[in-house]
Amino acid sequence: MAKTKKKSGQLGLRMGLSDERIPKLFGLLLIFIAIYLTVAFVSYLFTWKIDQDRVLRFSWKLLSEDAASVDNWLGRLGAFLSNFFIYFCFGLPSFILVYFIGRLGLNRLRRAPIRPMANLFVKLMLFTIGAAVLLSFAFGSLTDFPLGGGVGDYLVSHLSGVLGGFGVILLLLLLLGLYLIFEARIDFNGSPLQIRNDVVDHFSEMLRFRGKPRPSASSVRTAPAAPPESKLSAGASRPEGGPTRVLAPGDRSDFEIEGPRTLSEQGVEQVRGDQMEMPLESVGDLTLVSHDPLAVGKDNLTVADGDEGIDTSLAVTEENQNHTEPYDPTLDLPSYESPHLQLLVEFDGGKQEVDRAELEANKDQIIETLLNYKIEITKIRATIGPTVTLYEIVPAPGVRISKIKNLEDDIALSLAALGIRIIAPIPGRGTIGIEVPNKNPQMVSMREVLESEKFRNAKMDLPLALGKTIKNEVLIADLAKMPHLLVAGATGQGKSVGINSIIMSLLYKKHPSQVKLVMIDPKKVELFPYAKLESHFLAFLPGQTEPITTETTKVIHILNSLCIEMDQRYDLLKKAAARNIKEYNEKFVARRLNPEKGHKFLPFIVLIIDEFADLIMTAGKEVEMPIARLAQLSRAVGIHLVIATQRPSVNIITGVIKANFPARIAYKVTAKVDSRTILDAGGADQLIGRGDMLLSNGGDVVRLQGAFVDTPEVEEVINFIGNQRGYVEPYLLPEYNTDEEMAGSGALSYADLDDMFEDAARLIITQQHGSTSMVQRRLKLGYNRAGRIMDQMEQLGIVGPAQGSKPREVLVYDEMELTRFIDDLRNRG
Ligand SMILES: Nc1ncnc2c1ncn2[C@@H]1O[C@H](COP(=O)(O)OP(=O)(O)OP(=O)(O)O)[C@@H](O)[C@H]1O
Repeated sequence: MAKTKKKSGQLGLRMGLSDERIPKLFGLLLIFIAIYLTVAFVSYLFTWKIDQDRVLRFSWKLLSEDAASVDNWLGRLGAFLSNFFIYFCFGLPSFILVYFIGRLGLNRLRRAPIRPMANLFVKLMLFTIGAAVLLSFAFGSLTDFPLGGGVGDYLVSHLSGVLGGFGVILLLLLLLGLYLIFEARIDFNGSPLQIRNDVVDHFSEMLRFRGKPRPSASSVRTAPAAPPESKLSAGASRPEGGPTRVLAPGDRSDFEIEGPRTLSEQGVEQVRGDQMEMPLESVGDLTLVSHDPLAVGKDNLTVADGDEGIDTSLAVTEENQNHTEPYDPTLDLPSYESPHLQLLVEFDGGKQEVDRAELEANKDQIIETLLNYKIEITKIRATIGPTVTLYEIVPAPGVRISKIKNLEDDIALSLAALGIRIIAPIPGRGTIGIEVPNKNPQMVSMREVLESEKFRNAKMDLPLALGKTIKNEVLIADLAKMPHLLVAGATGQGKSVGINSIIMSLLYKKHPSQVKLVMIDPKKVELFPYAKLESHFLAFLPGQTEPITTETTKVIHILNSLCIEMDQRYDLLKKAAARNIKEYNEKFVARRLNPEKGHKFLPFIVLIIDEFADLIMTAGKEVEMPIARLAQLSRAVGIHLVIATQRPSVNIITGVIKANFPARIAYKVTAKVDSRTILDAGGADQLIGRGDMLLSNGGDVVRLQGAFVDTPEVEEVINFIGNQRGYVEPYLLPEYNTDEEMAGSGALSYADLDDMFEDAARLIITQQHGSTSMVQRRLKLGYNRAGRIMDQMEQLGIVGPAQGSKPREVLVYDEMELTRFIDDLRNRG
């Protein structure tokens, strides 16, 4: 019993000081007072003469004097209060104060910011006094009614004594002029009619309650009202010409809210947003295309240039006549089944609600803050994203965006919430964006982005489902076009989850024959579960026991091996007269390239380095240089890099790395300088963590909520793939031996080579015929010398081992490769 009592007390009556119902109660009380005073004042207009004697005689004792009856509709209190305000204080302008009390009541009821009310109070007080003086001065002598009240009469009698009657008029005009210049900021350049309209607009705006704007005289005349949809629509920019209404805190008319989720205004209003249009032109998969589109030759690539000895007829001549069907690389592993979505957890994120009161409060705070900096705005629109809401505002004409940009830090400080980011201007829009975190952020699950139509229909080479934009649009980026990705952010902000979501996207979309992953994980803990994919999706060095590379020396091997792979792929492309991997594979699929001549279907290779800071710290240039070389050149041959670090400092993300990674993802960082290091711009320091990120691609910055995939889900997917039959032979990268290893194993140096070595090698390669007798004959060498040269070629991997009477296999395809080979040897000394 006692328990029940306590419970009902908690639910119904107990209110702490921070209880949100207190301001509402206060608001209601003020509204009641305003209504009471209005009725009392109106009654005073009719009953003042009858009541005044009694009120003046009894003064405040009137309230307790039962015998004294009054005619005021609201009794003795009504008579007393109305006499006090109208007779003793401000006369008719007392109604202005009642208006203020009513508006304050509404403000409290809606729990809007209180500060603008103080501003309004000062203005209205000045007006009340000014109007009282004006009424007393102009009409005081015409009637007994206290038009300007005691204050008006007192000031007029004193002022006219000092300034004279005409002086009082001039003083009033001066005060009005000062107000119009400093507060209303009327532009006196316009026609008298326009000035009048602006003044009318200003005052009607100031006195307006929240709600639909009253059509002002000028707006009716100058422009037909725009349909609601056109207000700040996607392409809206700053209004041109015509008087514009500046918003004040509490205005709701020009506040558009857009979002896919159900909004609730404290249980009163339910709004469901429509499917959204794209907000920022820069958002979307297609615009993530690299700003540096591949142009062979432009990238200093030595391919597809007729002058360099390409036999363009080769592809035709080599047509494989035995097959009429196109080549299908997936048939190498025909039973392979892509992972299904049920392996991932289905989060029920769609039902989360955003409180409309939260939106209104943020909006009012923004308007108020900007007004404090004398920045007026005419429209505001909220777009609710998964974790943040974007308030897109249109500044009033004449407000320079640079001013807002300069005040960015101050404004962010005034708004004071964690994670405010200001985008001034939103590129291509002329509007300003202010992103404010939602109180209840919504998780974006990996499953929902992979399930999305956009991902399922994506026809990209390497589609990455990164997350959702502020518009709740799934963002799919093509790594092949980025063409490399740098991922950075402080520890614990979502980087590892992000890397997993990148890998998951590829595993869900691609067949093992189409993409190979080279994984480097110096921390040893992040990527190790993927080792299970070694005979499906991984590529590594021959003889490597662990398919995921963790040791720095091995990393150097892998990177250099990838450089060799890149060179070999360029050679293949060149032989096939293909400009890039796509063209090459198309030719191969169309069976226009002969596998017996070394041609093969080329899978994309994605190199993933989770934490390259340690590598750069320990190996420096040895790591940085091959990464830079790959990043510069590997795009055309389908090798792409994703490198991540939690140490976004300039000695890790060096100029060389940055120059070659136009696409970057920044998770939350602790300092603005880190954000600059990653993105060349601030902003990442304002993120809120947990997968909140900025994606920058050559200048465009898009804020995303990263897709979340948990470790158990990742393991499920890995097991699903890993338990299937894989390739008999994993995808092996070319061997790479460092100088020391070569020297240690007694490898040849350039000085050891026979003087005729180069000529002999060139001959063998141009003829693609590894015969010692041919070298002997054509170069006029003795048998022993020719044999020694042949052995040297074998040692260097130019020809295969002797095969009895048959010529040796030639392992180098063309002279260019040979030149590079010999140059390398010469450089090593
Ligand atoms: N996209 C996301 N959505 C929701 N929560 C996330 C998301 N990404 C990360 N988180 C939360 O943040 C935590 C840390 O993420 P994560 O491990 O990816 O950070 P990290 O930057 O890789 O940290 P470290 O550098 O220490 O490995 C996760 O355990 C998860 O709770």
